[in-house]
Amino acid sequence: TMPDLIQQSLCIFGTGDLGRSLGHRLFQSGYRVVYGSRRPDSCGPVPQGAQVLNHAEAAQSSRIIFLCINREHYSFLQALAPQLNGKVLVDVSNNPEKDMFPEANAVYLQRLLPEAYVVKALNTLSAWGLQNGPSDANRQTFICGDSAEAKQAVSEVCTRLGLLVLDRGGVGASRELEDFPLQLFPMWKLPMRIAVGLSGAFFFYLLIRDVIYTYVYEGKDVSFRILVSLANKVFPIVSLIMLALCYLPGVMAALLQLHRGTKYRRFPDWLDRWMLCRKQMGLVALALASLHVLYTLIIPIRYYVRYRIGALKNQTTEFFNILAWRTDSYYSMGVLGFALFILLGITSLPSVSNALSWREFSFIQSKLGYVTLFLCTLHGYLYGWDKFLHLYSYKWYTLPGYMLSLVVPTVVLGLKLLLLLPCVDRRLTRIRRGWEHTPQDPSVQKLLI
Ligand SMILES: NC(=O)C1=CN([C@@H]2O[C@H](COP(=O)(O)OP(=O)(O)OC[C@H]3O[C@@H](n4cnc5c(N)ncnc54)[C@H](OP(=O)(O)O)[C@@H]3O)[C@@H](O)[C@H]2O)C=CC1
Ligand SMILES: [Cu+2]
Repeated sequence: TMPDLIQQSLCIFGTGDLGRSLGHRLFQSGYRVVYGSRRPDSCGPVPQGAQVLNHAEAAQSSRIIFLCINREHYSFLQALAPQLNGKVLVDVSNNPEKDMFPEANAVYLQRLLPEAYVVKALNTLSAWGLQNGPSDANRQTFICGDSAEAKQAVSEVCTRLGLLVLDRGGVGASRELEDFPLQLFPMWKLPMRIAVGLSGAFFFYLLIRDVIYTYVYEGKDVSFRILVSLANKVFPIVSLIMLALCYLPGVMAALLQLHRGTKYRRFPDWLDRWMLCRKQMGLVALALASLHVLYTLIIPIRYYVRYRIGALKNQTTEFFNILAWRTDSYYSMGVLGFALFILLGITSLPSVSNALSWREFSFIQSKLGYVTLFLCTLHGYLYGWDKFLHLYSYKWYTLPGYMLSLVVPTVVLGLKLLLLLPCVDRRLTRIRRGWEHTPQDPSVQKLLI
């Protein structure tokens, strides 16, 4: 029943942005809020019904005290030690930059007040989010601290606020928690860098081959091709390479396990990091593939293309059956590949993947993923058809872009085929179920003991 809850009061130090929003939410959740402030009589507006006292008095009102104060000012708390000993101090602070201070804020606070129970929580929320009700990113909070009982008390309050509490362990984890809000799309960094790097490299490569070469040898200015023709080469090339890069780490991990003969050993860090951003890598590749589709759809309305069609109007040309087959086959592979690619993208969205069982998810992401890669690679090969036989393909002895884009996907598909060989597959299954390992390996023995 409610009465005991209404009686429970919580204390907040600091009447700034976060202090006010937090107090507002606590009040809405049925708590009595008492603020501790340097200037209890002249502080800014606080939620109605809240009391504002000086720090020492306010501290008496509650066992839990939320410190909505910047870390730089924590030192004044030392003088309040007699009032704060034995209290649960909730550190919500963040720093504007990484590694500004030698120790984490919560660790520093615990050092200032060794007799208090420091709990790190709520720092990944924003004052704005607290005030405006929960959105997805504001629905969970990480929490850490050395006292299980203090953490429990803070967790109860957080749960009442409608937050999902994720325990991260002792106060030593606070550095990690304080770094969270400073991250900007951490998982997207590597894929975006790869996309930008590859796009830039292929753009200049194709600029030299298509535009500069034509200018040097034929004296013709075809620089207008940069905007559509060149873009419609760069995007599919980078997209196909990145799609293959989604599946390369998985294949490499399997090969590594086969080579080591055990799964009880960590992968190198770079492989771990690569595996963790596969989803983002795939979504960037999907975005580029979509651009390729759009650029292809506008081809018929381009002035240059209409001009060429008009110029050919009065010539009667022969119908080549083989050419019809060639174009239709690579278009159809492209359409099917793109459709599956979209399916992969949709099932990687959290709301969709949460509705799938692990088995369904891995079926789509792995089996259908390889089919997608296969279709898109085939699309590339069919686009080339027999062009590799013609000398004009190799301007200045350089390969056309699409040929370069086929290297990584071909390697990945080849290695995957190798892994599908029954004998290899059987051995990998045994290793992954933990039935097989090399006992003389010291790191395995350590794990088994
Ligand atoms: N704003 C946000 O969205 C979030 C903030 N945080 C963290 O919460 C803490 C507070 O942030 P925020 O509310 O935005 O900051 P504000 O600057 O708005 O408020 C800080 C409050 O601290 C008190 N204060 C200021 N100087 C001193 C001092 N020398 N000695 C004692 N108390 C002082 C003041 O309260 P008074 O005048 O009543 O004494 C002041 O209102 C920070 O550590 C921040 O990292 C964490 C997550 C989100
Ligand atoms: Cu294509």
